Amino acid sequence: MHTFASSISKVFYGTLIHSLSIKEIEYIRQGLLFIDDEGKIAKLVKNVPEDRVEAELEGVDEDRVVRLNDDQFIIPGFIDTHIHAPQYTFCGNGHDLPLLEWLDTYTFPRESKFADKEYAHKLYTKSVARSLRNGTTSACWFATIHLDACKELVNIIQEQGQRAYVGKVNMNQNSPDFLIETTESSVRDTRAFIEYVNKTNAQLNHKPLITPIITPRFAISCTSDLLTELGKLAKEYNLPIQSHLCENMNEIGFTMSLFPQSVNYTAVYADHGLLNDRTIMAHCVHMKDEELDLMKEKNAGISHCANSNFNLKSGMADVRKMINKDIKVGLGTDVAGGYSPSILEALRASRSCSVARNADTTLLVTELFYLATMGGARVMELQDTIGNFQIGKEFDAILVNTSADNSPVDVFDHDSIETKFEKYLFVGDDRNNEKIYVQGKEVRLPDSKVASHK
Ligand SMILES: O=c1[nH]c(=O)c2nc[nH]c2[nH]1
Repeated sequence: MHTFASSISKVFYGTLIHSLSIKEIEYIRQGLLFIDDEGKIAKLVKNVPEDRVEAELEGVDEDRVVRLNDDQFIIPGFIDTHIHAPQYTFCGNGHDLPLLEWLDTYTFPRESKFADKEYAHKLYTKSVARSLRNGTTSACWFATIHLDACKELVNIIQEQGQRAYVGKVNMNQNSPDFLIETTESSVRDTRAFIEYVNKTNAQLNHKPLITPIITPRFAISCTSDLLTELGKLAKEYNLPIQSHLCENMNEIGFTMSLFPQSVNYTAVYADHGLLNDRTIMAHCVHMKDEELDLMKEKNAGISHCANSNFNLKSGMADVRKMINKDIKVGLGTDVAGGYSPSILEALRASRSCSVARNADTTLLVTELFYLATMGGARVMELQDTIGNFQIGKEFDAILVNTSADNSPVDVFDHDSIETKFEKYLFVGDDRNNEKIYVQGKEVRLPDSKVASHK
């Protein structure tokens, strides 16, 4: 007989913390969270005393119940709205140069190695595992121009169980000979990549977690013809779009010299059918007011990548202004412009960035946590699927333990759940991420030795 209890795959009992809005974090104490066999949140009961738990469980097997202790809590998984999978290979290096020189000197030579599928398999296994281990349950990945390596990345993400947008990068101008395509091959391979992901998804016995995303690297590396074709592909397949925007002053100047018909850099994408409610633009550091207004008008999202913006000396984005204009904003690690694949580090850099910009309008913990979870979900247009623990959403989450082995966080008797949570945000790391769930399933990370590559 199909009963409520028989449809439940897991129940968590303990503290749950999530964002209700950008202004409010909800701390649910003694919560009972029921996950169904499709990985969705079926029921949430708050303030259940110990002696009521049995009655509330309604016959769910005890082996499906996870009971948290006072140092543990569950939060929604982090959403990394901008990360480059091949660049993890030089994460932590190369911060001496600004963007355009950094691309030529470090990034393009390393990305060219992904022409080799075997190399891609080994390296991508490591990139994805590191991202997941840091609690990123959803990521917007840039791959490279290479079709076979892009397919490998999809296979690895599928195997490891992350939710993801994956983009085959497009580059047909202003790129080195060893990392460039023609317009025709770029469009052909992008179409082949989309078809590959769609075919892979059709074979699954669960709701797919991976979506192809149209990924012109940035306007500098794509001709107007190619941008137009990519806009058409996004429309034909109804796909999200990601790129870079207004990261660095030299980049902006070069872009405007290439696209003089457009009124500004943001308009370059709009003029090619690439700016809509499924677009994610990384950086947006040097935006004119009219560009922010265009983002708002099109309901496009911004990936704020403060760590990268500090490292590459790009500048400091005005996130307060974006929030005031009600533009969708999430956080991006932007590995390897950013030196860390952890959204916790992105959150900390975002706070520092806001303090350095204007000490009177700094981002608050409530806002930072929202950006790392619900904000990211909105940027990906997945706000009805993930981002918090609303009934009916899919359960993507981190079980945090502030007293885990080797925890960088120290808790004391005076700590409340609120202070433990805040310590995790500012002091914690992946050692505190005891378990990670995507679509209700615990993610099993591969042995890092297996994934390593010399
Ligand atoms: O931070 C960045 N990383 C990149 O790889 C890139 N490509 C274009 N613009 C970029 N910015």
